[in-house]
Amino acid sequence: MKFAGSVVPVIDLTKARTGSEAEKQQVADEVGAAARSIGFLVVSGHGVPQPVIDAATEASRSLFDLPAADKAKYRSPDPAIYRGYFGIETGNLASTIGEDGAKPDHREYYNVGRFDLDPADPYFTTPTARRIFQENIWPDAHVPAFKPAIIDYYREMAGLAELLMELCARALHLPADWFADKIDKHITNLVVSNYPDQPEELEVGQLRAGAHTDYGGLTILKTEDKPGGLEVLTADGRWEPVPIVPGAFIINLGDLMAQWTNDEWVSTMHRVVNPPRAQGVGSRRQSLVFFHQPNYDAVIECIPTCAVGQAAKYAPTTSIEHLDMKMNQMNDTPKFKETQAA
Ligand SMILES: O=C(O)CCC(=O)C(=O)O
Ligand SMILES: [Fe+2]
Repeated sequence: MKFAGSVVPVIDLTKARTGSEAEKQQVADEVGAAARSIGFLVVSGHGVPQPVIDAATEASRSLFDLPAADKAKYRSPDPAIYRGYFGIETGNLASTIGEDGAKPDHREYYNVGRFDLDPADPYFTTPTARRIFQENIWPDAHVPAFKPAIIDYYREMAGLAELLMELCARALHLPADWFADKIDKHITNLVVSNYPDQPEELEVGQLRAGAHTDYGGLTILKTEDKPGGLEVLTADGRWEPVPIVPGAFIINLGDLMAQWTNDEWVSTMHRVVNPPRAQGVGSRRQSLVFFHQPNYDAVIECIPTCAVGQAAKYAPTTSIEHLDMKMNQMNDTPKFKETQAA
């Protein structure tokens, strides 16, 4: 199904969860077609309970409603620790695609990583693991509902990501569990973002979120229909809005999926634009973004069923190597350095 004239299809996952093998393959083929053409899809019938989505949305809103001085209490104590609150303009997404002179993003966000590690598993105690799996920072003193709501939401997203990765495997004519051992110890960040009202015009060239591709396997996004929203860059160079379907999630592929498939699938450029000037007030918009990122040591190299008879376009990398490179570019802003030094 297409959403009235949109380049992004809406795909019902009900049969992928409960159907026969043939029905699962049918849904997988729809996912594959979207992955190949635009790298974005909207999924309904995903099985995530609406109360879990609502609770995470409301707790996040309460968090961003706090006075700036309270939010600052939940900043990370160390620039190398990607946890907790990051203020307006601390990130610069456009610089992750090498755009020189790009302006920092007009948004604030809060990052949560995994919380359910098995201390008996040596994977979680290597030096790399210790760097990645930092303790989360929870705003319990101000928004006690945040931690339980976000943990529930994170768990639901991890389950949905597994289903989507299984569909990706089927779409690529691989065994359904082909990705399983590459994502079973994933290093996903859940980033809750708030794009405030814009009573004043921003600087020329500054956006809510600059153009970029996502860094991981795939992203699951829950956002709101507000003036100034998400746009994707089509293959012929047009920026198109992504439809907001109530209760559905937006999925987009990240760089690792493009590298795995030798660019048969696209990690599509996208951005969040500013509201039209007359609608700057009342345009506040909030997103919950689950950046599904494979196990840190997952090797990302061309999948055997892709690029048959062609040379591989990318040198092999690992999940963490690619993520580290992008995060360093993202945080290369004066405000990031200033607040982290404070
Ligand atoms: O808020 C959105 O709609 C998308 C944000 C985004 O692309 C990102 O955080 O990577
Ligand atoms: Fe993104």
